[in-house]
Formats: sequence, C-alpha cells, structure tokens
Amino acid sequence: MDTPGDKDKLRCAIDHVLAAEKSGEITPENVIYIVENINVAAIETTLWSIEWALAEVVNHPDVQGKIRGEIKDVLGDDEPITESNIGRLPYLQAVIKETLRLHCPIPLLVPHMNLEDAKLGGFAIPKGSKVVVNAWWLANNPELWEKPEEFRPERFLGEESSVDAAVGGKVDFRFLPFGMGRRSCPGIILALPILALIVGKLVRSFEMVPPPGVDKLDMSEKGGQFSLHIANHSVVAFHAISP
Ligand code: HEM
Repeated sequence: MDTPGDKDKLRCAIDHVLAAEKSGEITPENVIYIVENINVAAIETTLWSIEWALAEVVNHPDVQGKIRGEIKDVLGDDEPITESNIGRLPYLQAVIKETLRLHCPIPLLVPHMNLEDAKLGGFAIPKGSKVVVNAWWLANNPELWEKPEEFRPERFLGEESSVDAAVGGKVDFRFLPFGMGRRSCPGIILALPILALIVGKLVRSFEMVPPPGVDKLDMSEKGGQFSLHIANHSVVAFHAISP
C-alpha cells in the first residue's frame, strides 16, 4: 500500500513516460504515440501468437495429446505449470517455436537503416537505406527447412534441436521471430513464458476441438508489413479434463 510521498515514486515504464510529459520533455501526443506503440509491440503480437498456437493445437489433436502427456509425465496431476518449470517441458516449448516459425507475427520485422555504406551478399547498400528483413521467408524457405509448410513441433526436438528463439548469443539466422541484435525485441523474456504458460495450462485442463460439423479451423492469414494474424476468428469447443 502507498505511504505518504509514495505517489510521486516512479514504479513502471508508464510512470517514466508521464514524468517526462510533466517535465515538458515530451508532449501529450508523444505519450499517446508511445502507449500505442507498446500496445502493438507487446499486446497484439502476443495475442496473435496465442491465437495461432491455439488454432494449431485444435487442428492437431495429436500435438495437443503430446503436450498433455508431457505435462502429466513431468509435473504429474498436481504441480502447477510455472515460469520456472517450463524448461522441463521441451515439447511444449517446441510447439511455441513452431508456431512462431510458421506464423511469424511480425513477418518483415521492423525496418532498419544503415548509418554507413555497406555490402551484403554482393549487394551495395548505400547509407541511409531502409532495410527490411523477411523473417517469415527465412523461417519458411524450403531450401532451409524440411517441409516448412507443415506444423511439426518435433522438428525442434529432432533435426532443428539446436535452434532457439533468441535475439543474441547463439542466434540461428533462419529463425528470427523477435529480430536480433541491438534493436531486437526486449519483450522476448516475457512473451515466450506467457505463450508457454497459456498454451500449457489450457491444454492441460481442456480438450479443445472444432465446433460440431467443422473438421478444421480456418487458418487463413491476414498480413501486412507489421503483422501476420489469423484472418477469421473461429468457435472452439472446450471439454474440461478431469485429472
Ligand atoms: C510473441 C510476441 C512478440 C513478438 C513476435 C515480437 C516481435 C518483435 C519484433 C520482430 C521486433 C522488431 C525487432 C527488429 O526490428 O529487429 C520487436 C520490437 C519490440 N518489441 Fe516485441 N515482440 C513480441 C512481444 C513483445 C512484448 C511482450 C513486449 C513488451 C513487453 C515487446 C516490446 C517490444 C519493443 C519495445 C520493441 C522495439 C525495440 C526497439 O525498437 O529497440 N514485444 N518485437
């Protein structure tokens, strides 16, 4: 609970933004722009990924069963899924990676500009160019992946077991859903556990199936420069699973 004087303390990022506005460093329009940016960068990307992951597990009951089986084997019926034990659930993590590979939520990342003249792959890139990376194609190019059009989490436990969702250190340049380097996504440390927790907890508690009369959910995509999300929302039937 706040004690007298605490209300002026900076407690989160938004407090810093509001403090900057109060001191005249930025304008109210800047505040709206920053909040809208956070909204798209953090909330919508995570939401689109959750939608893709759930739609894929509904359309792949075998994958759903394997996630459930892994959770039961590793955590039993009672131990809750938490951020600290997700590392013991490699199949669940593979499902999240495969979702981000097949449905890269920001397919062209965010445009970057080179400050100096550069050469890449034999091409001259004059300084001040707008550089766009097609992360979706890198992750779905049949010359680089085995049957990339298939949703097959097992690839990340088999032939691609060394590939991580990473933005620094050991980065595989075929798999960049969060970009890489200095301007990569700082939210990766939140997004990956959130996705695993939501998918893991739902699959553990419910069998999720298409509604009666529907064989598969509609996976049509709606994309733009900054987004790749599911085009049409579908009804999903949740059947509670008793432990
Ligand atoms: C599945 C979820 C997410 C995906 C796929 C994603 C992806 C990305 C990508 C591709 C970029 C641009 C990287 C580049 O230009 O090279 C980015 C930037 C950014 N993301 Fe995320 N993101 C996700 C979740 C989040 C979350 C949860 C947050 C915050 C809590 C966040 C905050 C940001 C910010 C602030 C930037 C801009 C960084 C900069 O320009 O320096 N993102 N994200």
